[in-house]
Amino acid sequence: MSSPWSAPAADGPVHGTVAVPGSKSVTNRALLLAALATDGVPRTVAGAARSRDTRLMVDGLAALGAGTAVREGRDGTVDVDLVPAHRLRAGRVDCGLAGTVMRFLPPAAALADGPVEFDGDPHARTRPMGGVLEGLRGLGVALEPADADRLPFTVLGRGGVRGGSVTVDASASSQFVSGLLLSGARYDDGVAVTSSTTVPSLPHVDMTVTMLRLAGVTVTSEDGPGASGATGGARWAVSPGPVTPDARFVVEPDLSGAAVYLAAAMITGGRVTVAGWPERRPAANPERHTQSRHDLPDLQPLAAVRRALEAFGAELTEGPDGLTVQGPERLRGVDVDLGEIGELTPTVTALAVVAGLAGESSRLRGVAHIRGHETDRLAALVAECAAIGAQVRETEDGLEVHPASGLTPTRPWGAYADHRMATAGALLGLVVPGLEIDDVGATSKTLPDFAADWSALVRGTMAVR
Ligand SMILES: O=C(O)C1=C[C@@H](OP(=O)(O)O)[C@@H](O)[C@H](O)C1
Ligand SMILES: C=C(OP(=O)(O)O)C(=O)O
Repeated sequence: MSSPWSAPAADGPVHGTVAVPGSKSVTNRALLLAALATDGVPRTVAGAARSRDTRLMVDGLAALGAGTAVREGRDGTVDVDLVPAHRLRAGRVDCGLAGTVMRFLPPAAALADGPVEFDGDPHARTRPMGGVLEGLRGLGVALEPADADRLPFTVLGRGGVRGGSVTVDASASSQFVSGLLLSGARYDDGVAVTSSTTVPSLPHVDMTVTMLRLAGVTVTSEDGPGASGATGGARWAVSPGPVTPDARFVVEPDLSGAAVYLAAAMITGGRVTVAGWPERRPAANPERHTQSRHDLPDLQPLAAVRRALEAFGAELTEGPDGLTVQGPERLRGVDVDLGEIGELTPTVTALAVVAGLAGESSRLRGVAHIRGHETDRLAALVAECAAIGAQVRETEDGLEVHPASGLTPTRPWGAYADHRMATAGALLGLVVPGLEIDDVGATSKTLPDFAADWSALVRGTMAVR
């Protein structure tokens, strides 16, 4: 843990342009698909975040037999060169605290020639894994212990997977579905996954489907009986066949990281632009794929993020300079369902707490599952907000934020090893002078340069790299 970090307070509206590293979700899917490519041709994933979650995925893929080399890229990002693993090998994977590693690599490890051991950080051992492990057992994969439902466990690879149809409870994480789909084209019969329950973060499953299609894989999806497949019964099927992602895949900036910088403008009535949006979206070669990139939906859930931020009164625009937000004079209270974008809850809570200073109440719904994120985020947000005098109450599926007359730090804001708790503390530090974050180093999970970039933006000395 790093020593406490003094979050800079804003002495006026925050204005500036920032460069945000590549999306960890897009990066880690692109890395895995490159490693699973069936033609043996090397690939490059460019613009990846130089972050802990990227590193853990690269190291995990190397442990499974992929060739990997990491080079400095543009704007503080890295470019990763990968040589696909034709045969995956036995080994050991450290998942750290990365959901994408602990949920995406066991289905790949099932293809290995021998046992692959998985473990991670102490808190990773409490994160839900049931859906993905249940799914693997249903596809004929043996695990040790046989009834494993948490880290640590071993996947007993046998050089191939039969595959087929499984029904999983993915109420705790959309990553259970994504993980099973991502390796499915390499299973003998492919894979079909039906969800028995509501799946949170559905745009992340859409991201999986889109990226598989960009890699030449045939995927079908059917909504469940409820609206937009959000209730149980949704089904995704991946056909067995070649995996052939483009030779060079360029990762777009991380939208959830970007949202923190946009929120700085919203809290202070300023204006912030996230550069490189959307120009750095992946360019597919339309001749190789049945659909061109431009016929496919956004990889990241911009529409849902836009709705959440605009509910506070902000104005978002996309232009040649990037993604820009103009903060309102005063934040409105909101009543928002964050089920599609649960990872934004700490950021949205910070915004709601600031709206509370202007007498506004807010309700954040649809995020019961974030109790299983890097930490129990609902409990952590309630505890840390209480310590500065904010009125935040936990509900069954989210938070209520009530008006508060003033905020004062009584102790350092706790990050709980969670990047998004740390950035939520930095946001509140804009209006709570003297607020310290106990472990700003937690931001290295996705935003390795956060402390320096944030200070430069708030102090008005930010230069786009
Ligand atoms: O697939 C992914 O890349 C992610 C899916 C979501 O997970 P949950 O469905 O567990 O919320 C999201 O919150 C996480 O940050 C990244
Ligand atoms: C939930 C998150 O991450 P993970 O991929 O580890 O689940 C997150 O980044 O907010």
